[in-house]
Amino acid sequence: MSVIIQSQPQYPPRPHSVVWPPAPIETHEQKLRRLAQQREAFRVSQAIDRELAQERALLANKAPQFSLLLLGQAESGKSTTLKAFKSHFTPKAFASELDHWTAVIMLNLLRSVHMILDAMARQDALAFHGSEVEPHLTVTTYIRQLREILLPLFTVEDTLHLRICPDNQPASPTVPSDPTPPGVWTTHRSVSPEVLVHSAQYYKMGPDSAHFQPLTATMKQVIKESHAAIRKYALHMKALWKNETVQAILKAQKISMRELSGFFLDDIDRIAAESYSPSEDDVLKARLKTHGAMEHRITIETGVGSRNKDWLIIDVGGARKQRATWAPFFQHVTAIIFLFPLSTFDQQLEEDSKVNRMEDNMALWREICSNTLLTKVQFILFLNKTDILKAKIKSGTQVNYHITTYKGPNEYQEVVKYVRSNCLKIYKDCSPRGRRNPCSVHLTSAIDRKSMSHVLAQVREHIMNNQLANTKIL
Ligand SMILES: Nc1nc2c(ncn2[C@@H]2O[C@H](COP(=O)(O)OP(=O)(O)OP(=O)(O)O)[C@@H](O)[C@H]2O)c(=O)[nH]1
Ligand SMILES: [Mg+2]
Repeated sequence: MSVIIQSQPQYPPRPHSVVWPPAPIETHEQKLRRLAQQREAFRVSQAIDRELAQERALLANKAPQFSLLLLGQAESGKSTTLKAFKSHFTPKAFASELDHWTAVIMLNLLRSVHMILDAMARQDALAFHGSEVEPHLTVTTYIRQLREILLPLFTVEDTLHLRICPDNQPASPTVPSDPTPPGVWTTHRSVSPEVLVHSAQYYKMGPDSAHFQPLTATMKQVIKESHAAIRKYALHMKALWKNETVQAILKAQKISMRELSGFFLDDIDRIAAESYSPSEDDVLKARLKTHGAMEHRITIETGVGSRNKDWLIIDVGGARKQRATWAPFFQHVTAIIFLFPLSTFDQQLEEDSKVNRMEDNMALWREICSNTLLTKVQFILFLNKTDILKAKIKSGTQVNYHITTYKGPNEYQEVVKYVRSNCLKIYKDCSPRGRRNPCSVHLTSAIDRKSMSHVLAQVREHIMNNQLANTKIL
């Protein structure tokens, strides 16, 4: 009589179960062998099940008590907030990460140099194509010479770029695509692409994902060679950055280098020093665009007691195409920190130059506030980049020129009040029925470690207390 394996209750129907149908005509020996194989398969299957159950129990024990999702548009400061969180709550682990940022910081610096040279090329092209250029905005022979000297840095930029983000194209083509008119520089491209990191690159994945992968020998070598090049050209980079004509041309082209992400042009001497090692402030300023979602499990080193120490922080990419990766986390997080960069009122989205970044922030905030999956989640709003907003207002940029609905005076406090009240109104009007948690608002400058320590300590207290209160209500 044939044995139908599926009918035996001790064999659960799992995809990886080994199921042998009986041979059509079976001798007695074949039957004994088959039954022996089935017993062995069953034993192996049970052992695997036991192992899986143990792993699950282990993970359940390790499951973080709190999970925090960082949301906001690209360059709003999510990854910087994560770094500030690590700097405050896991200082030892964070200190061990600093050297991993050397390559990114060097690349950020080279990108800024490249942007300046691109701006000079555009200026030169203006004159070549017959536009009237004022004498103080004319590219000088000295700037041209500096550019010739600095050309090898493009190759260093490409090498670093490919090392940090191997999936990406080189930062600049080796051969210019257009024939260059005599007297006009080649523009390698209008703006060198941003440093982008895929979630699985650079960081470890898996349960212990809070820290960086160790640097490989090749990466160490690339860092060493790039640093040697930066040392070699430091004086020329500085001369370019400090040049009066360069400054005037940048101003005329409305490029404010200091307000751009990853600005290190004022730190060339320090970065070029032989003993350079990134400081915590350097790391907070470094720009590495996030791609995808990255879970960081963090065990808080500071404070007393062993409870409430395990946190899961999820950092996501904020560009429009990245936002589809957010939703899978909505049902499982304790709290959301939404980063709203206040300085964006005069900027357009990189993804869509027709959209004002402040308007995109508001629309995104409305969308997140009204999401029913987030009814029970705590909302924390960081009105970020306060330092840049202050600087812009001080330099005379008119907020109401860009945000026509703003009718107040061009003063920092008033602008903050306007954005804050709009955000809270949206939170109130768009919240799904059943939301009880109020939204807490903080004014932040995510690169300022001192003020961030204060804010993040408050945020941690707030999340824990709220969680406790919610548990009691339930
Ligand atoms: N001056 C200033 N710079 C900030 C502030 N917050 C963030 N930055 C800088 O802005 C840049 C972008 O910040 P990120 O944290 O990388 O932005 P993000 O939201 O993670 O961006 P994506 O990964 O593209 O979604 C970095 O160079 C930061 O150092 C701030 O409050 N003030
Ligand atoms: Mg990021």
